[in-house]
Amino acid sequence: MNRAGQGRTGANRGQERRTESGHDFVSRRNTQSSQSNRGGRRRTEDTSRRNAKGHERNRKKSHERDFSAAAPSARVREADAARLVAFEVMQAVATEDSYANLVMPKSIRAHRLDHRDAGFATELTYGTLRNQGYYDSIIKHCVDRPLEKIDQKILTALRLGAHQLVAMRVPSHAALNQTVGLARGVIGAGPASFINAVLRRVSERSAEEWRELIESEATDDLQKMALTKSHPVWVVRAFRQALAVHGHSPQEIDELLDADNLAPIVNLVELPGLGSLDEARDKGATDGELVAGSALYSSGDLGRLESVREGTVRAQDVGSQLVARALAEAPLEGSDKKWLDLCAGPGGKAALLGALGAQRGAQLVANEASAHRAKLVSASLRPLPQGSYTVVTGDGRAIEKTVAQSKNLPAGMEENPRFDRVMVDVPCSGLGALRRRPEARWRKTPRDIADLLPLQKELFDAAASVTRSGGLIAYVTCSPHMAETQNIVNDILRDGAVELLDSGAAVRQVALSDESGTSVLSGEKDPSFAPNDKHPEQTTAQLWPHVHGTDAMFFALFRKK
Ligand SMILES: C[S@@+](CC[C@H](N)C(=O)[O-])C[C@H]1O[C@@H](n2cnc3c(N)ncnc32)[C@H](O)[C@@H]1O
Repeated sequence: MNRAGQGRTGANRGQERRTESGHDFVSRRNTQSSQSNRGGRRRTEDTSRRNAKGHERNRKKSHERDFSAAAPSARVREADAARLVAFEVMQAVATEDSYANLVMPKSIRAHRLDHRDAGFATELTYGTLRNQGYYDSIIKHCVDRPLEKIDQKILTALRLGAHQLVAMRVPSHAALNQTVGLARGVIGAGPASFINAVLRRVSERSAEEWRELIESEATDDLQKMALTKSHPVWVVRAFRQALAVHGHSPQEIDELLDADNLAPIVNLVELPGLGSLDEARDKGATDGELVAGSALYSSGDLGRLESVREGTVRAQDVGSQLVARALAEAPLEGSDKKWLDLCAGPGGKAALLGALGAQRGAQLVANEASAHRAKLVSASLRPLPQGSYTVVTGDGRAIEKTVAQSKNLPAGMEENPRFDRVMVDVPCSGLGALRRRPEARWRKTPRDIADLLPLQKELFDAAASVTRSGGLIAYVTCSPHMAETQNIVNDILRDGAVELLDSGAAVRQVALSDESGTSVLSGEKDPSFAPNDKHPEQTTAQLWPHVHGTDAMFFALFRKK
C-alpha cells in the first residue's frame, strides 16, 4: 500500500520544498510590475494565493490568514539554505564591513545552492540591502523600541522578512514561516516569536498602504524621496545637485534613484587582441550598445565561460570600459610608450588599458597601495603578453620613488620615467556604483567624502608629477558627488600645471556610432558638460545609470603643460 509521500521523485520533492519555501518568486518592488501593482491593494482586494506556477488561488484576507495556525510540531524550525545565505551575507555586511558582492558567491558555494536558489538568495539579499532604509521605516511602525535597541541579528531577519512581504511575490505564509524558521534556527526561539509578531504586523498592510503611510510622514519632498526610494537624504541632495551641475534637470532624480535600485545586467568586455566574446554570445550574451567589445550577459554563472576563467573576457561595467578606452584613444602628440595606472586595484581598467597598450607596443605600470589588491591586479593582468606590464605596490603619492626602486620595470623605463598616458582612478565614496554595491549608501557618510578629498587631489598631483610635458592624465571617480568630481577638477586647474581637455569628446569618440555615423553618446546621452564659458571646449564627462545604463562614472582628461 502506498502511504502518503511515498513514491515521490527527487524532482517532486525539490518542487515541493521550493513551494513551501516560496522560492518561486518575482521581485515586485522597483520593477515595471511594481509600478503597475501600485494601484492594486494586495491585502484588501486580492483574496487569492499563488501556487508554484505563480497562479493565484483562494487567497485569504490578512485577518483570515493562519500564519501561526500550524501546530508547533509542523512549524519550520530551520533556515532554508537560500535564506540562510541571505542572512549570512547581510550579517557580514552589517557587522564586518564586508562587501555583499564579494561574500555572496562564497556563501552560495558553501551552501551549494542550485541556480534557482542562488537567484532567490541574491534577489533577497540585494533587494533587502537596497531598500534597507525603507524597510526600517516600516519596521519602526511595528516595534515598541528604537531600532538601535534591537539586536543586529534580529534586525537582519526583520529586514529580510519585510523585503519578502513588501517587495517579492513570495506568498506571505512562506515569507513569514520561513523567516521565523530561519530565526529559530540561527537566533533562538525567543527572538523568533518576537520576529513572528513584528512580521505579522508588517503583513497587515499592503505594499501600497505602506508606501502611502511612509510618504505621508515625510516633512518635505527631499525626505519623501529619500524614504520611498531608500537613499539617505544627503545622497539624494548631492545627486540632485550633480544632475543640475552636469546640465540635467534636477527632476531626473526620480529616475536616477530608481535606476540605482535595479540590479544591473552583467557587462562583459573582451580584452582587445586577447579575448573573444564569441563563447559568451553562444551562451546567450548580446552585444553591448555603447562600446565595442562589450556584451550583456544574463545567463547565470560566469564561471562556466572558459574565456572568463582564463581572464581574457571579464565582467566590467561599461562606464569603466568607456573611460579606460577614452584615455587610451585620446589624441596624443609625441612618444606613446609608457602608461601608468596609479590606483589599479583590483585591476579592471588596468587589464583593458594594458591590452590596448600592448597592441600598440606600449607598456603599463600598474600601481596599487594595498598588497592584497596588488595581487588581484597581477591576476587580472596575467593574460597580457609578458613584458608588457609591471605591477608595483606603494602609496600612489610616492609613485616617483616606487618606480625608481622597482627592480622589474619594463625595459627602457628604468631611468627617470615620465609617462605618456596616466589613469588616476581615485579611491572614492563609490556612490556611483550603488546598483552593484547597494550597502554603500548606508555605510558612507559626508564625513567619509571629506576625508577622501585631500588624498584624491594629492594622487592627481603625484600623477601629474610623473607625466611628461604634453602627456595625458585621466582623473576618474565612480561617484557623481560634486566634492569628488567638479570641485577637485577646479582645484587641479587652479594649480595651473595641467589644462582640461574636451573629456566629453574623448568619451564620445570611443562609443559606438549609429547608422549615420553619429556617436550613440550624443544628444540626450551626451555625457559632457562645459563648466567654463570662456573655454566651452574644456569639458568633464559624467555618465549616469538612468541615462547610460552604466555606473555614475566621472571622467576628466587633462594635458600636462
Ligand atoms: C577606485 S579603486 C580603483 C579601481 C581600478 N582602477 C579598477 O578599475 O579595477 C581605487 C584603488 O585605489 C587604491 N588606493 C587607495 N589609496 C591609495 C593610495 N594612496 N595610492 C594608490 N592606491 C590607493 C585602493 O586600494 C583601490 O584599489
